[in-house]
Amino acid sequence: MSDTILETTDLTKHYGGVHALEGANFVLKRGEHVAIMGDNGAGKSTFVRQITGVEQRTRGTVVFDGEKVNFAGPLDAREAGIETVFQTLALADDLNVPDNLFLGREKTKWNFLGPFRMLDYKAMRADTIAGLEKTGVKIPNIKNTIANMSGGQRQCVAIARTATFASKLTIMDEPTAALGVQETAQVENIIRTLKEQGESLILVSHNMRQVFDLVDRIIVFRRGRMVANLNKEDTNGEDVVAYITGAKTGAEYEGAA
Ligand SMILES: Nc1ncnc2c1ncn2[C@@H]1O[C@H](COP(=O)(O)OP(=O)(O)OP(=O)(O)O)[C@@H](O)[C@H]1O
Repeated sequence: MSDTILETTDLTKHYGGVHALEGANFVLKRGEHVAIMGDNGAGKSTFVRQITGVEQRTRGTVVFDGEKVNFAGPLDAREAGIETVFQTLALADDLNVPDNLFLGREKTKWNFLGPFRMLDYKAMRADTIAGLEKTGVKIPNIKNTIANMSGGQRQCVAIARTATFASKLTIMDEPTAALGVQETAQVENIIRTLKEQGESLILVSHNMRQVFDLVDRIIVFRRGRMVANLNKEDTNGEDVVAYITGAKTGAEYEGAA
């Protein structure tokens, strides 16, 4: 088994004349936590959308867990083992926690009365509790609907999907942007737990403190291009900001223009 979980080569997305993502060569090792930083409009979310099958890329290749992939949609990516947590939560308000976690991939069992399958609520509840425990997420009652939960609790539920489905890669696109201080701390604790458990992670974030706290490596995007690939130990906040603003050009980085 290769120690690389994800590799993109020349990953590119144009929206008509807008070159949102241009020639991204990116490698993520198993168990590695990498941050993606960059100014508004730099191409961070576009990069994530090409990997998770939300959109179809203009060109380039994506190799995930040793196989070339071209996901038709986000559910395909989830089935392959990529869990994505967005800033705006993709949870259904009127469903409870297990129903949300298993939405679109419900567990079923044979009905003992006839030759058809029915939803296996018991198994889904048990898996949900195990997933929450594994990530250290505390939800008072998993039968409550999501509508009654705080933003932080909702985000924790979304992250717990990672553990419930034993995903191979978690991608978080600004997971704490809409959260308060305490809630942010709670989500950051879960991210630390994922690191201890050897989960691979891509974290899109504008928060410098958070990035230096949580990840091993920092990638900077600027105007659709990857302009820096920095080991946390070899860099600092000032340096990263210089790449974000373009004060440093990143010409020394092979993926850069
Ligand atoms: N569907 C779309 N159609 C046209 N242009 C788009 C579309 N999505 C993104 N863009 C453009 O692509 C560029 C990159 O956008 P993207 O959302 O990836 O940036 P970002 O780095 O994630 O920014 P932010 O930090 O604000 O979320 C921007 O110029 C944006 O306007």
